[in-house]
Amino acid sequence: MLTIGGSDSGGGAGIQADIKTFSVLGLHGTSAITAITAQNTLGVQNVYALSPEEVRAQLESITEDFSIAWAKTGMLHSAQIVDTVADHLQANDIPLVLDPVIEAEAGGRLLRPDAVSALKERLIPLAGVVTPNIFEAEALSGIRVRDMDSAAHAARGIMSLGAQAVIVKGGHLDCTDLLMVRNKSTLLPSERIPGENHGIGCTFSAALTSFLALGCSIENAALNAKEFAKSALRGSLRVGKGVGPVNQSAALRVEASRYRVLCDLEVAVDLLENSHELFDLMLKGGAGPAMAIPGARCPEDVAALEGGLTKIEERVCRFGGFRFGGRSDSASVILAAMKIDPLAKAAIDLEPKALLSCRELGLPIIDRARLDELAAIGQCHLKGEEELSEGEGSALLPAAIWDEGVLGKEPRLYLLGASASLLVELLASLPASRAWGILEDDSKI
Ligand SMILES: Cc1ncc(COP(=O)(O)O)c(N)n1
Repeated sequence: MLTIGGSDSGGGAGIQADIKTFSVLGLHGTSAITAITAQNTLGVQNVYALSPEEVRAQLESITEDFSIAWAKTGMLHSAQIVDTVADHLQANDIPLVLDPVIEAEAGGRLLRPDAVSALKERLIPLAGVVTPNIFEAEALSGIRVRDMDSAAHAARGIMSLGAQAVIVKGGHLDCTDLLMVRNKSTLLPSERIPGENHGIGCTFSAALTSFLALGCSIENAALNAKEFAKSALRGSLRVGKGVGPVNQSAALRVEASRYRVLCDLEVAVDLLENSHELFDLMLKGGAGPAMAIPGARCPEDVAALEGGLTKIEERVCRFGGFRFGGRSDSASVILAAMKIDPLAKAAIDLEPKALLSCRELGLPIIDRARLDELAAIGQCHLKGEEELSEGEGSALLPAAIWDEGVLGKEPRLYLLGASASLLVELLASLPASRAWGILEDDSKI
């Protein structure tokens, strides 16, 4: 992979964002720097352009040694650099994603006004895909972009300059992107993701370039790049005093946390299967422990046993393997609890008799319906992943959720915990005398 663009001293955008993206997606990134920006999360303080010769020398060193699958351009600074880059890409027949960077999100001009026409005349005709935001689409097409109709109009204008495809990014509208290939336009809608967004445009175009290099169609590359950019936005880090940079490695961290969840569940179920003391507390035909990744938002982020736990003779036995995305009740309890307290990532369903022991331990017991009410008004996940898994104490844990059941679903108690294995430890600490006893007086509930 090759990125041709500016260096961002703050490490959020430009070639720094591009190389991090290539690397997370398993590709080797090379770079030809066009300008050095003195930049941070507050804005661009200064720009020091390299000469066209210095840019050409980097490009020649790269193509002499590496076979470049795809290139992308970002900040090109001047008409002379645009010409140098166009000459080199054309001579070496390198497919191109052109991110027509004109201004930094936090303010600061990155392309000289006279270089816009060089971009249109020299580089757009070489581009496989051009990825303007609405302001860049306006500058390239001369069409005001305020909605999807005008975005399509502008995209057609950019296509008429010779680009094979255009993606007008709708982050400054309702987050719907417009993809135009030949004469066909496709809308790629998205929810708005809260997060700091310095470097999102660079990250999107670098991911798009990567997915094209990996062999995706333009439609799939665009969809995958959008998901990648969204996860980088969700995982953005609060560093610096201004607009924090997006976090390209967030996608990897999410995948790694899925593995950690499976390992923790394995430990927990193993303990349950081998513990005769806990047998009485386990619900007959219950779901067993379930656990979510940090920042979980949907059932696909929660893992549990496919067939739950069953009692056979004097033993608890698992049924099936662990799976993310089961729609167990435990998963919905966890997702609701995490809206109140992001640390409440695990739950296990127990026999109603566990209620007395929980009371004796002094655990707060929340009614299931109340949990859902609290979740509806609860705190949202606005923090980065790092803060979710570490940091301040828990707002909810340890706690139990009482579910009185409905016809066909027996009453049960959910114990909530930070992890499945910690839950089993908590279970083992419940006062045994009460836990083992039969709950005689229902009115105590
Ligand atoms: C060197 C360089 N290249 C590109 C951008 C655009 O990124 P953003 O729009 O997120 O500021 C930037 N700020 N700096």
